[in-house]
Amino acid sequence: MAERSSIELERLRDRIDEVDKELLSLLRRRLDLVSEVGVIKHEQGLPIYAPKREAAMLMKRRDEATLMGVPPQLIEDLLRRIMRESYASENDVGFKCINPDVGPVVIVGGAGKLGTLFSQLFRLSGYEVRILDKQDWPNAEAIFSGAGVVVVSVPIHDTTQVIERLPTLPDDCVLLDLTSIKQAPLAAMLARHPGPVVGLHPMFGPDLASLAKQVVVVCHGREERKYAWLLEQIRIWGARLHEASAAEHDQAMQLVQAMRHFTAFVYGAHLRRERADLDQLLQFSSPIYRLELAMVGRLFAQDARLYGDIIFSQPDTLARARHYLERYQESLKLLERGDKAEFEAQFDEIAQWFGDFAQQFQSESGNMLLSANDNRCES
Ligand SMILES: O=C(O)C(=O)C[C@]1(C(=O)O)C=C[C@@H](O)C=C1
Repeated sequence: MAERSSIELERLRDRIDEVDKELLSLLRRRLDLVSEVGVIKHEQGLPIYAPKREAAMLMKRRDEATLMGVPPQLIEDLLRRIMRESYASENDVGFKCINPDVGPVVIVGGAGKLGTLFSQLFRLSGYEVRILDKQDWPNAEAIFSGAGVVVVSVPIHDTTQVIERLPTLPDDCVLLDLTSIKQAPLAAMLARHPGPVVGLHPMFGPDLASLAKQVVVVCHGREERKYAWLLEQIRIWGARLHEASAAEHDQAMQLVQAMRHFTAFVYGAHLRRERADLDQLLQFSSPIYRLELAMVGRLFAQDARLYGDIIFSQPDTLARARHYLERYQESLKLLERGDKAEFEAQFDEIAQWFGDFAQQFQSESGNMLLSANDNRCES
């Protein structure tokens, strides 16, 4: 009996292998079709990311899946993952050049990670790109001559100084920066260059295969119509533009970036002080705890100076961190008093304040947790 079942099992596994191989050929066919789409998009200057097409396609596939007895979320998950490859493959084809007559694009700090990503995107779109890194200042005049765009992509603490050091640029040259704070760099650029100026903050790290679905914050400076083409170019790269004033941006960033990174820093410091055995914690961890450890731990895989800059360059971060400490201390008092009833009452109030977002976050994180679990494997 045992022998019969193991033979049966092997046969079934062989058939599963066949189905998986068919999936592979289907994926190959789909990737080829997507490459052809990429060529047309390149010619016509269409954005890589087509949200309406994606939404319509996913809805149809979900309905079809339901009729076929396939869980609709399964096909949606698969297609979303597959489309991530589409973005990367359409990137490789290159992009339509929206402003072929503009002069060279000079990237100050172009040898850094973000500078490299942007220089690739400009080159893939047919622009002449010149890089100016620390050692190139003696040749600055030649490098900036005739520049159509100057992109400042240097560490936050150097940004203002570098902007002040720029030579006189051609009148119509677009000056922009990619720093994660916006007020000070924007003011410095407006003071340095009388022509078109815009502040951008790409809300992503530099290790991306594509800008599809990523957000770029745009803080307008001066003469928007002269850099409208550039914003269109960034849309073609797949990014979503979010306009905000520099002050609005910096305020939001205190909560989104500075406080989050600072909190992660403190949590990391606490784990270290408690001599937490990370290996053991991972053995015990549920997907959510693993994800939390990953979000904290990934901070320490990166550059201390970058995060130091983000946290220390915003004067209000100190006040925000103090407020956070007050909340922590208030909550600690509940613990000291053993006041579980008050904890629950406050919990309900906070839940009410989150409103529908609480549900939305629960379902979004549910998907993330499931995929965190999928990626787990026995070591
Ligand atoms: O249909 C398109 O426009 C594509 O680029 C193809 C595709 C896909 O892989 O199906 C990829 C990216 C778009 O956001 C939408 C769909």
